[in-house]
Amino acid sequence: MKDILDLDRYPLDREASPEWKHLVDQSVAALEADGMFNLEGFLRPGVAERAVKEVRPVMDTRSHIHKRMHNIYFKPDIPELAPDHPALRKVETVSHTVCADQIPGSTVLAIYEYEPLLRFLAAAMGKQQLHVMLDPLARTNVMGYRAGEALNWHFDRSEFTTTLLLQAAERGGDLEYRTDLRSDDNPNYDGVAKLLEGRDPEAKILRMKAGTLNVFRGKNTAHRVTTVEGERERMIAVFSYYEKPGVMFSAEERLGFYGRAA
Ligand SMILES: O=C(O)CCC(=O)C(=O)O
Ligand SMILES: [Fe+2]
Repeated sequence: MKDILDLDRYPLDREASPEWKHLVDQSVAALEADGMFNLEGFLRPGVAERAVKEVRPVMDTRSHIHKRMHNIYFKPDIPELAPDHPALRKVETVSHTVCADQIPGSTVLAIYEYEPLLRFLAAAMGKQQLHVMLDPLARTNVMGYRAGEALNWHFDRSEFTTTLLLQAAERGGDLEYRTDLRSDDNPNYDGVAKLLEGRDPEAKILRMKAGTLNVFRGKNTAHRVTTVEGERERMIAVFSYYEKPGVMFSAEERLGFYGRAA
């Protein structure tokens, strides 16, 4: 793994050493302050390109095209809101998904399963332990966004999301986010409406470099990936970790996300 990850800069393999603890402390502080942390240069030079090369043939020929209109909640309705409430305004998402079962033996999956990464993420998130997902399709997805494509405004269903950017778009394809737009006690529907109408001055844009690991708390922080422009596809690996071992999607969930159950 030392040829894949920059373990000199990010000493995941030296658990409980002072350097390791320092990295955990920094990550915890960034999560506290910004709701995210970024490990830029997590991949050694050339590794992102190699990972893209491995995924490219599948992405080009067998990825699942996901295209749909949705609201920021990914829900058909919100009982306390009238159907025409501006917080329920629909937005369009278009992307290409490669599932874990399509890239066996890949660099991306080796990183996903790297035990010291799981232990570091657990420490940064304040969890006893994290586990990889058992679901053969969902455990890791590589998402592709081509010119005109975007992941639109949403709140995540999971507490946090771990991504690894493999290839950045020429322009666009940036993570735009509005920190703590809602809280567990306050849905702030008017604030949501304002954001969707493009009238929230607190929305920020993060331009990531290929090879960056991003850990993001997106449950109450609204976010989107802006529309990609230019010839280069944005490619990003999305890693799913859970506190419980053995997590699987239902067949319906797999059908909904990937167009196939197995
Ligand atoms: O692609 C990204 O940078 C963000 C992904 C994301 O928001 C998600 O998977 O929920
Ligand atoms: Fe998200």
